[in-house]
Amino acid sequence: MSLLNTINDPADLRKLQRSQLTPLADELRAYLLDSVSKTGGHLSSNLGTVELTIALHYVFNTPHDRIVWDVGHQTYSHKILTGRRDQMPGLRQLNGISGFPRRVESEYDTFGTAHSSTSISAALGMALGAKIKGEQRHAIAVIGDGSMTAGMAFEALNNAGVEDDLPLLVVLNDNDMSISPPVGALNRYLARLMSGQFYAAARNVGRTVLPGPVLELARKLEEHAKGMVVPATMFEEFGFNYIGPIDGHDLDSLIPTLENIRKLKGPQFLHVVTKKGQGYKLAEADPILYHGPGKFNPTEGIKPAKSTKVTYTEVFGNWLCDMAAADKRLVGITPAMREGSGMVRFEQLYKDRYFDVGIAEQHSVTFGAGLATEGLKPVVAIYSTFLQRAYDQLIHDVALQNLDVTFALDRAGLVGADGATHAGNYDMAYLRCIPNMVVMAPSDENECRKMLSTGFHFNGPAAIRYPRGAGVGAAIEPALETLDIGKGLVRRTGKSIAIMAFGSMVAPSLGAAETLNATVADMRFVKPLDVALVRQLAADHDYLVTVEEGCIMGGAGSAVAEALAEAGIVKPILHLGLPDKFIDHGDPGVLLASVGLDATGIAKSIRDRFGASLPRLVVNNTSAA
Ligand SMILES: Cc1ncc(C[n+]2csc(CCOP(=O)(O)OP(=O)(O)O)c2C)c(N)n1
Ligand SMILES: CC(=O)[C@@H](O)[C@H](O)COP(=O)(O)O
Ligand SMILES: [Mg+2]
Repeated sequence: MSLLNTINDPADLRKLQRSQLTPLADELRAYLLDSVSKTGGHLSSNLGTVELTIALHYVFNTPHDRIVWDVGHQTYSHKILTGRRDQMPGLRQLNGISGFPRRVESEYDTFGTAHSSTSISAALGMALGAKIKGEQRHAIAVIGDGSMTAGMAFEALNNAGVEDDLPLLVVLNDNDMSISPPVGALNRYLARLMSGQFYAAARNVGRTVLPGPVLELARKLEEHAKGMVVPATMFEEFGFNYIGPIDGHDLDSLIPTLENIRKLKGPQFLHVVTKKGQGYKLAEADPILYHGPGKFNPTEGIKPAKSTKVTYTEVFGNWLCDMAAADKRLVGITPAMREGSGMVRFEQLYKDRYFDVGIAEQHSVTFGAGLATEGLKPVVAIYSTFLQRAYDQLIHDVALQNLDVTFALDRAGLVGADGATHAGNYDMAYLRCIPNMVVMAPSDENECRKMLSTGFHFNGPAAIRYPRGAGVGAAIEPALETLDIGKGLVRRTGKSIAIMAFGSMVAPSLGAAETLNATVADMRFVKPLDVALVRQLAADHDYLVTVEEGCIMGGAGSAVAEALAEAGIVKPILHLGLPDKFIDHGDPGVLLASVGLDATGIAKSIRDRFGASLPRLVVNNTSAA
């Protein structure tokens, strides 16, 4: 009989006997593998947190007690146990449930996450909120070892550690992995804690918290350690009661430990050790490959994709290696996104010039600034959405000092399955208002390579923003050529309507222009804008259109409008781009079409705005004439 079928919410789970939980975990794990193999998703992390999820919902009275999942990419078991099992086939797909916790999705999703390292702050806020309201509840932050490296996690520990009577629990899920192997001193420290694990247990709360067999071992070690000075853990120095490490796959350790912790007062820190990919041999062997796969056959495992088109990420990765060979001053920086940013080969070839700084976006930018002051030429490879984290560093540390840092912004625009949290919709707006910045958006792979070289050779801060996935299939010239800064290019000459397109919107604009006989300019530079080209197009056309895969408000189209206003030019102008709302997960092509950013949608918007007043302008348009 299926145990999983009997669980509609955690109240059902709490009715099970302890002895039923291990078979439940096995069933849940098998279900996860089957389900994620059909939808794609964050497999490795989810396989690693099956027991922890069961134990937390079993011991704590959720949703009254609050669990905040850091990143939230490991919440599939949580979703399944909190009534969303039937919705798993729609995971990360249009109109389906999100791959991350969302408050609108369930009362058990106490806090929306996806960008890492927010959980301790949020849980602390919840715990203090409950205290202020006079409510008795626990707040629990579950955070991975990778996410623990971010400054924000430490800011929260620093704040929480002095709240002596607060029922706050931080669970550190230590699987010794970020997406790629973890980096830095914290990782070394956690490894040290692991090796001296029972000293910590003996020294601290062994008597009160640890269950029988673990306690027995702890006692023996305590005996052995008598007379030795055992240092407090870093987490104790922060004011937490440190417990662990314990085996995060062993329900017989997890459940009694959590039950004991529930009775304790003050900030608690439980260190659990898990394995990423647990229970699925292929993922255990290669947790990076199975971190966030697409659909695959679980029996055969993931097969190499047969793509003919190069991705922008690959264009960047190849350029980085080529430019590093040409210029010894190049150094590459990633905040924990080696694979996603295309830096695997660079690391292999240029180990000494490769820096994975961990999940530390703010630091990555200022670290780049520091390197630049010494005459090095840092390239910070960072997803558009994650650069949001480092906005002040970008302004205060890089741009204000006009330092020579190149930003390779991957995942610009809509990203698909990860949805609104990961969409890079704002970079054009938030970068173009910063003095000294050069901001570029390539329309194809070859232009991307040239822009990377242009940004690299520009003696100041420059950003190149390119989308997730494959380009348009353009041939890539191997040379490391640069472009003229601030110069756009007319790609098609038509009549009356001029479309000024940015980056990924050039291709669909060219498609739209065919039906409208419009002129299309590949503007190339969001900043400095090709003002001369804007003026020329305004002089030669009756109607102006701007198109960008970024927020309309304050974006590249706004730059065009400002340039026109500056020149005193008044012309009908239509701004197309991403609307003032968050766009959920789904197939990127479908999402773009849903906001009118495919060729058909662009043409339709132009007809809707200008076609009725001047139908003679619209050729090949059967509907509007
Ligand atoms: C601010 C931020 N930077 C980068 C990422 C991308 N990212 C998602 S999961 C992950 C690794 C997290 O490691 P850990 O917290 O240990 O969880 P695990 O994947 O090991 O379960 C990274 C770098 C992110 N989600 N948020
Ligand atoms: C959870 C997270 O932030 C990453 O794992 C992200 O999902 C990766 O996205 P890409 O697949 O675009 O690299
Ligand atoms: Mg981890």
